Amino acid sequence: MDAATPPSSADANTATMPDTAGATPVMAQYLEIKAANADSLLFFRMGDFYELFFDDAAIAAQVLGIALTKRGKHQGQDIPMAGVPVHAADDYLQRLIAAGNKVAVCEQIEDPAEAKKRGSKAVVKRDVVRLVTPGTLTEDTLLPPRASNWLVSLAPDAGGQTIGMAWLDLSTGTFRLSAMETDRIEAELARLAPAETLYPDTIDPDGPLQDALHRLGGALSPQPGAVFHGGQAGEKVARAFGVASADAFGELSRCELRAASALIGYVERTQKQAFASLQAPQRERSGGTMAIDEATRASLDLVRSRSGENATTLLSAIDACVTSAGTRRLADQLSAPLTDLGIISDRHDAIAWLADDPAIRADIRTSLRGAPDISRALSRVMLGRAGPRDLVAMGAALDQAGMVHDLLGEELPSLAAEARKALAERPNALAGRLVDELSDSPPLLARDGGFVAEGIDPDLDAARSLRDDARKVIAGLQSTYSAQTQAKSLKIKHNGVLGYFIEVPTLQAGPLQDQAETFFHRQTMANAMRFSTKELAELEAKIASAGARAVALEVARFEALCEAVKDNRLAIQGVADALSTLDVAAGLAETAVRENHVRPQMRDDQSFAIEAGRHPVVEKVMKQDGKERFVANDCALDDGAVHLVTGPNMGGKSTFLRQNALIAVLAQAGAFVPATSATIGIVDALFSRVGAADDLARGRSTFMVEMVETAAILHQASPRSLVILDEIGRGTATYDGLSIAWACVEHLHDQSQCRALFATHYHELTVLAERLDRVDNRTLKVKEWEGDVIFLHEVVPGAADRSYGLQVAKLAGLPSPVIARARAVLDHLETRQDSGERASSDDGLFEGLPLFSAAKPVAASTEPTPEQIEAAAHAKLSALFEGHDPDQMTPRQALDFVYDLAKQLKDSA
Ligand SMILES: Nc1ncnc2c1ncn2[C@@H]1O[C@H](COP(=O)(O)OP(=O)(O)OP(=O)(O)O)[C@@H](O)[C@H]1O
Repeated sequence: MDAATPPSSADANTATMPDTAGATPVMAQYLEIKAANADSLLFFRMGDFYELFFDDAAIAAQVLGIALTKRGKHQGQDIPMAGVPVHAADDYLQRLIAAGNKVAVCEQIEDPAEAKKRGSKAVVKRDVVRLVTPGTLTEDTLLPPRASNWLVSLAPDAGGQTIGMAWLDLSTGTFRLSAMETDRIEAELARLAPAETLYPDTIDPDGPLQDALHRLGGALSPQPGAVFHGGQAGEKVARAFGVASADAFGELSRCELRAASALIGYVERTQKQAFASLQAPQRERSGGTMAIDEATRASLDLVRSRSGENATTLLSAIDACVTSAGTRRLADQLSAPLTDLGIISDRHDAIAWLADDPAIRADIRTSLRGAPDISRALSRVMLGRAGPRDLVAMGAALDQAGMVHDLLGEELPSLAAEARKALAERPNALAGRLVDELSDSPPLLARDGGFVAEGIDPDLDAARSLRDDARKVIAGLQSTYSAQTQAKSLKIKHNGVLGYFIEVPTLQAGPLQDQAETFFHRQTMANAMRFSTKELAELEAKIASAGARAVALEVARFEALCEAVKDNRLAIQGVADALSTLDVAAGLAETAVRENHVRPQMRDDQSFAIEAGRHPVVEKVMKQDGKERFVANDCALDDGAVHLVTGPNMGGKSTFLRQNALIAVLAQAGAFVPATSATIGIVDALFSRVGAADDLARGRSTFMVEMVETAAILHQASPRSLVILDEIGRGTATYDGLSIAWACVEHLHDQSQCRALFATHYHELTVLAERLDRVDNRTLKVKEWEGDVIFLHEVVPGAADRSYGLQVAKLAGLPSPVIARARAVLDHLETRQDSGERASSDDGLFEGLPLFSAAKPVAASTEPTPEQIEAAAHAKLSALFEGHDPDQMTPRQALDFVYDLAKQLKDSA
């Protein structure tokens, strides 16, 4: 590979491996292991380094910015090599994974001394101990602390109608399952933003699934189709979770089982051990969450923002959690607002309780602050990847859990009562052992020793004092030998090669050389000589064996503690869940009090009545910037009302639209909402199209994207949905856009019958309010003052008569001659429109202006009345839709139809 080509594991995937003929024994071993892990970069352990060779070296050098060197030759060619030190490997791993690579970590699995026994040329045994992939990370250093890291597995059924989906966060053990119609998969993937997705390599490369996968990002790991076969899937899932039958988890469909079984197999393969999930799979009911498609998510910036700026997401505006696990749970809740009134109301009850009781809220938050992330520590224990710090953290967290438990009284809302129960069941004996047996500042790795507290194990204490006494004796020997030889600068030192040795400057070495029966020579340096003695060697052996014994005893104790943790995993996971539940509830209560959020009244109908609603993100940003106050606005969309929102540019239309969508999301995610009162009938699906961008990668213009998204909304919205549409049709010629917007409003009103907000600059649309009984007009108030416009940001009944575009352009800093000229053109156009006068070629000032010329044909006849526009639009649309029944179309046909529509529009423009 050319080192200049962009690095990725896909390149490694396709790299042709050199054959092993003529390779050195180590290189032959490397090539064999690499061939078995062709799709991963191979971290090949050599002493204190992981080395990468051939193409892998070039990729690593480019991604990590490390030196690309050479090491020997293979078949007459230099072997490219790059290396990373073992102690800093995590950092390098993280960067390689973030660049979309997988890494196979290959360790020396025997002591080099053992290998030597087989002959001087014998190669140390090595094997891959773990495959590190984006979806299977467990190290805190490699993971974002405040976001889940999903590994998703997709199993489409044979007919392509349904997809089974299983998803796992290996770092916490959360495992979920669902089956859904294929056209919902995109929304689900957008919700999870998977770190890695597994799917059969047999799926149609030009099909919609492949398309969605490529667009949504995250690592893609196609697997052989056989991995998803259903034959043994049920048994595999049952075995992995230690139950007799997978039915224990509910009636799972075949494709759910296939997805789960492929996911379990992948974890086993990458982790090189049997699957060990912490939590039984939870089945998510299809329709149990508010459907939010990818475009809606992108426009609302729920937990990720389009700009990548996390400060402007809904999550960051309301998150007051004090633990990372709490923030992760809150992010998951906001990503998947619920549709079940009971669960939503349980969440609201918990917030109400904590909002009303500042003392308990403060106490819980203080107790939780800084609580270690036990879910992730527990997961590392389960995967055999924990260190002493994980156990110490777990001990501390279980201790804190006790404190939190004691804060909770008897009279509790149901979520808090469940949390209290889980905390009461914390493994107290284990917590005591972890706190008592381990020291406070342990090393990262168990093999480094020094983490078991004193007084716990007499054998360990004895081994340690033997080791330490011998060290003291050695320290004493230095003065004895110095006196004995008159060598004032004599020192006893230690290094990895010689062990303990005596060092004297060459000029003082004479007496030691004279006493050769005591001081035997070991090494001559430039200015010094090194010696040893029998006594020193004996003490060293004593230290080594006592030290090794001490470490062995510590490691055994560590392993015993890990086993005890595993035995208590369900109780510990219960504690972790309880703590994060309380953190979320207390955090949301804190936000509710601080930011004046109220409990929404949830209904099983089509209500939507918000009084004095606010946009949580815009409000927060305005507060931070010390700007004027956010103006609260009502919104009443009960029973499928459609509000047409007109008003000036910059008036606050988009903000008003979005804030109502966000209020619905917050309410159903189980949070309080920024308003003085809110009554909301459960929203089954939220559609928002606010601001579009081109999708050049898919060859779609802004207008095309807008039409595709609008088509999806018109097809899918039900009477229980909430639809937010901003300036539909603006991206094309005025009359085409107006006609489309007009027909869309009619469709929403007549067919979808959903609650909808529709912002537009086509003021002509507002006459629809007279014809359609559930359509109403709202406008954003402005004041004009000395030719300038002042935005009041107040939503009031009525329609705007103009857009104040020139005033906004002036505010934006368009050069004054341009503004002056635009004003002249506008006045001229308006005068002509008002008087019904036809533009003439002798109109010197405006002749030749494309804008004006384009307006001529329209101005040629008298301005059409709204009724005429409506009739024309209706006729045009009827002709276009003839023979196309939206209810009978597949999504593909609908898409083709929209393309066709766009082409016709373009051709006729
Ligand atoms: N309710 C409000 N209270 C205070 N300021 C607001 C309010 N709504 C909007 N704003 C401010 O006005 C700015 C413009 O708002 P917004 O983008 O919603 O206007 P718009 O009517 O959609 O404009 P355009 O038609 O040009 O797209 C916001 O960035 C915000 O700073």
